[in-house]
Amino acid sequence: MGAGCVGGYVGGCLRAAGVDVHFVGRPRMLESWRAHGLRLTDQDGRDERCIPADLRLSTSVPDQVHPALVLLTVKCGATAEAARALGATLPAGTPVLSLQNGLGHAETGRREAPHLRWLSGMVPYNIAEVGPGHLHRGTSGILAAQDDPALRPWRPVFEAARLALVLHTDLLPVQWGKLLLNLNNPVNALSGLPLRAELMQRGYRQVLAGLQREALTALTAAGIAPAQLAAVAPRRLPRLLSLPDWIFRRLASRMLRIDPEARSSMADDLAQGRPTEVDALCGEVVRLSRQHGQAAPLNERIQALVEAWPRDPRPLTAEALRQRLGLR
Ligand SMILES: NC(=O)C1=CN([C@@H]2O[C@H](COP(=O)(O)OP(=O)(O)OC[C@H]3O[C@@H](n4cnc5c(N)ncnc54)[C@H](OP(=O)(O)O)[C@@H]3O)[C@@H](O)[C@H]2O)C=CC1
Ligand SMILES: CC(C)(CO)C(=O)C(=O)O
Repeated sequence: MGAGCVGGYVGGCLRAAGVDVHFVGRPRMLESWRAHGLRLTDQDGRDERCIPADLRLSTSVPDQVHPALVLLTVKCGATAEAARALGATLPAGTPVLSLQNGLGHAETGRREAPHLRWLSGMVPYNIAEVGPGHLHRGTSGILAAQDDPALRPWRPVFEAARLALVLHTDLLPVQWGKLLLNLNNPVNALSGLPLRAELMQRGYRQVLAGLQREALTALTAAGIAPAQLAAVAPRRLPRLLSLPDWIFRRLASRMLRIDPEARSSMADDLAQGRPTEVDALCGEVVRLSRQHGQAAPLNERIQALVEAWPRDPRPLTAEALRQRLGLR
């Protein structure tokens, strides 16, 4: 549900492994896949294709299909609408696994369609459409989801599609661990640069470190220990990011194993004037901070900057971004 980068990649890998997958998405995307099929590649040599005749593509939730599992892969702002569309069509108890960034999507879904079984998941890697119907995974990591009897039978199916899936008793620390990394999304989007080029510049990394410090302070106050998803423990990330470029490059080689063209999922949204997910990322830090009587001014300011960003402006250099955020 939400046939885009994540939905097309995860759904496409499952389809290529023989799973019966229905993609629900917008006409623009589906027409391209109908013409070109799907090509799925990754950093580790995957190169698979689904020919157009192999793809079931719909612009609305098909009412004759009773899926054993739904993957929810719309952007955060579209969750409620997608949940209502699923709720209007699917039988009670259908498991819906959110593979979105941010927190609270399962709760939103439950509010809109309480008869479905809402579950939370996490996609650690970057997926981009690098050509018509060509979806590429440009970083690495392992899919995660909350442990639930509805998901256990799917683990071997995902494994067979070379999509390792780990189930966690408590996914919240994993979601926060991911959110800490996603605080780079607005920085990346405002930089106008691919992820790797942006992370090679200390000025941008210092902004990210500042955003993460605020989040870590709020997490400590909330008693949440974020899971480690990068090469170093979450609490050591800001210091690592703040190091001079030459040391960072040496120490963070694993973190920098990013395809040169990969960009954050927010980059296109910002560039094309679409709503971004900044409220689901920085806004979440601001809300957690406030709940614990603290402030998160950098997260507030970058959220305001992204939300007021005009279409097609010049990207910000690291120095300009630091200035706009009041960092000297
Ligand atoms: N791309 C990435 O590298 C990663 C993304 N994520 C997260 O995964 C989620 C999905 O991201 P991504 O795949 O990049 O997003 P995309 O924008 O590529 O895909 C989402 C698609 O869903 C469509 N859509 C929205 N509402 C509906 C609806 N009601 N019915 C059918 N289709 C709908 C959108 O169309 P339209 O735009 O017209 O609304 C869009 O084509 C986000 O939360 C993102 O943060 C997580 C990890 C990595
Ligand atoms: C994988 C990562 C952290 C960066 O690309 C991401 O989640 C995104 O782009 O939204």
